[in-house]
Amino acid sequence: MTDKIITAEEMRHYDSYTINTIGIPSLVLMERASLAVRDEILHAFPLNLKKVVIVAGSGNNGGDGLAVARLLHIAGVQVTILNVGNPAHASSEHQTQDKICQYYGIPQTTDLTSLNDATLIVDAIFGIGIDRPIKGTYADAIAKINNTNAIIVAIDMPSGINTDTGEIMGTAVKANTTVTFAYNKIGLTKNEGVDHAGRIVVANDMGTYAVD
Ligand SMILES: NC(=O)C1=CN([C@@H]2O[C@H](COP(=O)(O)OP(=O)(O)OC[C@H]3O[C@@H](n4cnc5c(N)ncnc54)[C@H](O)[C@@H]3O)[C@@H](O)[C@H]2O)[C@@H](O)CC1
Ligand SMILES: [K+]
Repeated sequence: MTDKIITAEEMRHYDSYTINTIGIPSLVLMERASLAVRDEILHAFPLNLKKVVIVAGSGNNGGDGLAVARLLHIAGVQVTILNVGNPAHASSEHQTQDKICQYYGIPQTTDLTSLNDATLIVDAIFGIGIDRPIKGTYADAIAKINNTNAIIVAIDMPSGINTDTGEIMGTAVKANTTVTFAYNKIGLTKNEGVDHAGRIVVANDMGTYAVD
């Protein structure tokens, strides 16, 4: 257990070293991350699983979301994936997770009305990769997420919160719980990041190597 709190750049450096130098495949880290999110959802919110909607961007945060969708589906939970990202920009891990979800027959949509009767929403739009203000469909999705009565669980960061400063980048998801990976992030502990993160769970058994 560690109280270390890090930046997006440090996390990217640790992930890159773990994947490229040590050789733990990126998809293995993604599976570990997603298992931690699944466990938190099943243990903390067992009464809110009637309709779970995973809101996925097209990067690796969205890839985590798709893996969580699959893990919850296997656990018998009714899950819908709401894709808000640009498929043309999907990361390779995202594409792999998407193919798996299609084989499992998990419903996917781009229709924001799928959020209407959600009981629990998983925010997998942006994680530590956010680098500019949120606009357009992403902003519409976040407004709708924040206007539901559903429990909101954010993956790694509440989408829209700057990982290093905790400031809102245009707009941001206001989560009940944030499951963040390897180490806590500075942006979850400062400014608007504090109340947008809600309860912070640090999944610290990822195997990520903290290289200097
Ligand atoms: N193998 C890895 O590197 C791991 C990554 N993980 C997950 O991957 C996340 C990071 O993934 P990515 O680096 O793909 O980044 P994100 O998934 O956070 O963001 C995806 C992409 O969105 C674009 N973007 C940024 N701000 C935007 C905006 N305002 N509007 C539109 N597009 C915008 C950027 O090009 C960014 O790369 C982590 O937060 C974590 O959830 C975990 O699966 C653990 C392992
Ligand atoms: K997120």
